[in-house]
Amino acid sequence: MRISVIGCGYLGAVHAACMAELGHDVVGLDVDEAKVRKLSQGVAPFHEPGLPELLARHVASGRLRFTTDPTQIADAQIHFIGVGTPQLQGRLGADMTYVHQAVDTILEHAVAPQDGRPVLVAGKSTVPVGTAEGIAARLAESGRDIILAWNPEFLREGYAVGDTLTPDRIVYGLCEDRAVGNRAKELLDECYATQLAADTPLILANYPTAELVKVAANSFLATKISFINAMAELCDATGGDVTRLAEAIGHDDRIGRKFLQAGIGFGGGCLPKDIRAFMARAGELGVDEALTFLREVDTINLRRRDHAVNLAEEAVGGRLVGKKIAVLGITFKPDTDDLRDSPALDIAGRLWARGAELAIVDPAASHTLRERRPDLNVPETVEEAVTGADVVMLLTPWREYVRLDPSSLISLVNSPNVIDGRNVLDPHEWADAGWTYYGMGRGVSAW
Ligand SMILES: NC(=O)C1=CN([C@@H]2O[C@H](COP(=O)(O)OP(=O)(O)OC[C@H]3O[C@@H](n4cnc5c(N)ncnc54)[C@H](O)[C@@H]3O)[C@@H](O)[C@H]2O)C=CC1
Ligand SMILES: O=C(O)[C@H]1O[C@H](OP(=O)(O)OP(=O)(O)OC[C@H]2O[C@@H](n3ccc(=O)[nH]c3=O)[C@H](O)[C@@H]2O)[C@H](O)[C@@H](O)[C@@H]1O
Repeated sequence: MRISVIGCGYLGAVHAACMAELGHDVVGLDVDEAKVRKLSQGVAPFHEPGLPELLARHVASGRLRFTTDPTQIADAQIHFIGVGTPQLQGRLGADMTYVHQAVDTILEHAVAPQDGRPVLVAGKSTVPVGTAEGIAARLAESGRDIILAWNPEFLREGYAVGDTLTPDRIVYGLCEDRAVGNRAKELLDECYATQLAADTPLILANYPTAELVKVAANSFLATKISFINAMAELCDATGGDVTRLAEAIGHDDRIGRKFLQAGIGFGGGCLPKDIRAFMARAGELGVDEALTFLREVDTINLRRRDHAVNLAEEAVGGRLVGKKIAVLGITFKPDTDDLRDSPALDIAGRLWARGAELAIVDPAASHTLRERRPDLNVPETVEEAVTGADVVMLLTPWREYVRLDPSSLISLVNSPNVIDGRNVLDPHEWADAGWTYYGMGRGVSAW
């Protein structure tokens, strides 16, 4: 099939490359010239495992193209919308400007195929419920045979290629008019034929349900993380160990082991802004009370960042002015270079604002950080970062940091204090090597 993907960021570039991998002819459109230049050379503009290989293969074969020229999308049978929906400045809601611009672009450039089938617009961006209805109305007003489906995306950064090629479910949000909905379904079925042949669960729903599925899933994940972080607060107050608690409750299948990692909380370009946009939309719909719990989820989450800063002060016995802190990991999670709403970056910023001298290392984001903040000390190695440190803070659980040897690092630091912001180090191993270990809801206990 001929496919266009509008918006080639973390979602769109991966979607475009994976659609080419499935055998489709794909053109990716973006307004960012630098990004398109890289993608056109078959080079990934951000860190995502598996993406460079797909880009190189399919750009070389000619099945995958990237452009800033909207006329190039004209003959696509499906136009996927993958542009950003960031949080509005100073408000909870989502900025929908880019989605509406993408629809304008499609209306201006899409050309109906000769085979009697419609042009399909498939929304993938995460949007406030009600958006699809509005876009469908705009498409209908155009008087052309352009129809809409909402096809939310559930990929995780760091696993984006696998999540796209073998998703755990596919959701089609379809028009209530069954004839229109069936025409959209037929095109999407052809697009996802490989996944459907592999028995990937397919959920058919109307537009609002499909939009809600996406924000409900992210809200549930955020709630799970804040729940375990609330338990971490209780553990801190009582001498409990939240990692044991999570393990024990997680054995109950109804609860499950995943997403119960307590620490400095969730960040990234999606969970925080999605729960806030969901609350804002509920307010507009007059049902804000249904989501007041998400306010608490957000508050608990942000409190983790305060807690990490307080722990650093506790470790140095007072003020942070002039204290050297080694920050290991600055991205919002491992296996990505994404710094959007990164808890680690936020915590580092607060430590810096309190006068600490920082040395920050990250396997994927050092380069970006040096570009953005040339005043910061961003050494190449962990050894350089921890040399002379009063506190070592592990804020992003990159594999290489989880495996660090406490015995060999201790000789480099000024004071052996380690704050394990993700509860991934072995407290006994670090304590035995001579460190004072600070976990998140995890005192060093005999058990
Ligand atoms: N990043 C992720 O893991 C996932 C993101 N999503 C959702 O997907 C959407 C995109 O997210 P990301 O890819 O992370 O954002 P991003 O910021 O990395 O990418 C958005 C891209 O859209 C481009 N763009 C903006 N306006 C445009 C226009 N008028 N025409 C063409 N391109 C335009 C930007 O230049 C940028 O490259 C958001 O709604 C997000 O919530 C959903 C699931 C996963
Ligand atoms: O809508 C989106 O963009 C995506 O948002 C999340 O994916 P992602 O943001 O890539 O990252 P997650 O793996 O969900 O992690 C989010 C944050 O929660 C934190 N986290 C995760 C799990 C956990 O147990 N504890 C915890 O603090 C991570 O460190 C990270 O900061 C969802 O997991 C995806 O399904 C969704 O498609």
